[in-house]
Formats: sequence, C-alpha cells, structure tokens
Amino acid sequence: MLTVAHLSKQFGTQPVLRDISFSLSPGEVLAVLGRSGCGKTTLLKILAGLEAPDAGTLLAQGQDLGPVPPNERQMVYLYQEPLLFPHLSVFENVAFGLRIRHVVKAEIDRQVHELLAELDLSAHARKAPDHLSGGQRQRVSFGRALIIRPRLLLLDEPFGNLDAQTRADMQQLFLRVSRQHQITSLFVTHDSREALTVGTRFGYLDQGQLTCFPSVTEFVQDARTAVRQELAFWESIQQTLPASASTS
Ligand SMILES: Nc1ncnc2c1ncn2[C@@H]1O[C@H](COP(=O)(O)OP(=O)(O)OP(=O)(O)O)[C@@H](O)[C@H]1O
Repeated sequence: MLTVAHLSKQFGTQPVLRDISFSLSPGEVLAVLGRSGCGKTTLLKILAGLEAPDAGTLLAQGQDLGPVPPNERQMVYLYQEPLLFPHLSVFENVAFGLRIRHVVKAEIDRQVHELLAELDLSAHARKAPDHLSGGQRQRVSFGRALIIRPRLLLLDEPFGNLDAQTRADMQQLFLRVSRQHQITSLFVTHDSREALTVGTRFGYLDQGQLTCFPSVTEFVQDARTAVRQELAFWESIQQTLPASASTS
C-alpha cells in the first residue's frame, strides 16, 4: 500500500500542489485527469524523489520514502519521450535493470525474452532504438520499467506523441501487462477517454488540488472533470455519422 498524505509544494509564492492525499493498493491504476499546468509533472517528480515537497509524507508499506533517494524508490517515471540507451539493442535496453542488479545471465535471458514476447517485441530484440517506430520505442521503455517489478509506475502522458491507433493499441497493452504483473500506477493524462480506459480509480487534478472519486460514475458526473460533456459530444458525433453517410 502506497500512502501520500498532505503533500504541498510551492515555487516562490506560487502554490503548485495543495494538500494532496491519496492511497493506492497493489495493482490499482489511479488515472488522473489534468489540464496543462495543473501541477502533474511536479506531483510525479516529488513521488519519484526528483523534487522535494515543502510538506507531506509518502509511505510505502508503512516506510517513509522521504529520505529514500530516487534510485532506491523502486519507482519508474515514464513520459512521452521514451528514454532509451541509443547504443544498446532493444534486448540490452530491457536487460539493463537486471544487469546492474547482478542477476545471473540465464535468468536475465529468460526474463527479457519472456517480456519482449509479451510486448510483441521479440522480432526487434537486436535492433537499435533508432530503428524502431515511436510505439515500439515506447514498448521498449515499458519493458525497461517492468523488468525491475517497480512498486509504482508513474506515467506522464506516456502516449501523447503517438497517433490515435497506436495510442489505442498502447492503452490496451498497458492494461493487459499491468493486470498481468499487478503493477500499481499513477497515470496522468489530459484525455478523458484514456483515463476511463486505463484507470481502476479516478482523480482530477486542478490548480494543484487533487480530487479522488469513490467511483467511475462520480468521476464522469462531476462537472469539473467535463467528462460527461466530452462523452456526450462523441456520442452525438456517432449518431450523426450514419445519417451523413447515407445522404452522401
Ligand atoms: N522549477 C520550477 N520553478 C518555478 N515554477 C515552476 C517550476 N516547475 C514548475 N513550475 C510551475 O508550476 C506550475 C505547474 O507546473 P507542472 O510542470 O507541474 O505542470 P504540468 O501540469 O505538468 O503542466 P504541462 O502539462 O503543461 O507540462 C506551472 O505554473 C509551472 O510554471
């Protein structure tokens, strides 16, 4: 169980995060809807240990992560641009986290091959990252994160740079893999439909204040999230499509 309590941060006189509290059980995906400038990157950086909060605590299974440096937090931060080693193959990029932990070679081979197969990357194992498509690079980035069995995956608009079809494929892949490995995630997006697709729990971050909803219904119906209006818009488009097609 991961517990965040009363987290606050300001830059100069500007409050950026205000009294943020939530908890996550293993395997849960908290999808947080947030517009640009709402404080999402600051929140994720604080959780990852890359930025210090002014106040508040972060506990993992009761342990205070405050003094724990980023590389010992077992958290992986994924954003739009996959960070890969350009000089290493796909296989070696994924294997990296195990190599630095001195896992034995046979075990590395087994785990990496298994994960590459799950991510549909087996055929690309020997390629360099710059010989891959954007979606494939993002899958390698997932592989690098998952291989170390992180306690928390922090996703900051991870599919924002991908075309609509690849984005939809990546959302399904994220769902499948995170369910299979029981990965706990905080997934921030400005796209309501993406939030509804990937989340098991739902939140809304606005001007540094996080609201966590008890159910998907309350998330959809809350006027601030504007999810209901967006869904209604897409429904209205769908209804007009057959009519316009039949008149053409
Ligand atoms: N190091 C910093 N120094 C001063 N102000 C900062 C710093 N980092 C962020 N801010 C300010 O804090 C606010 C929130 O920034 P943050 O990067 O967390 O937003 P965001 O929700 O990730 O936005 P976007 O989606 O546009 O990247 C912004 O007004 C930003 O200008």
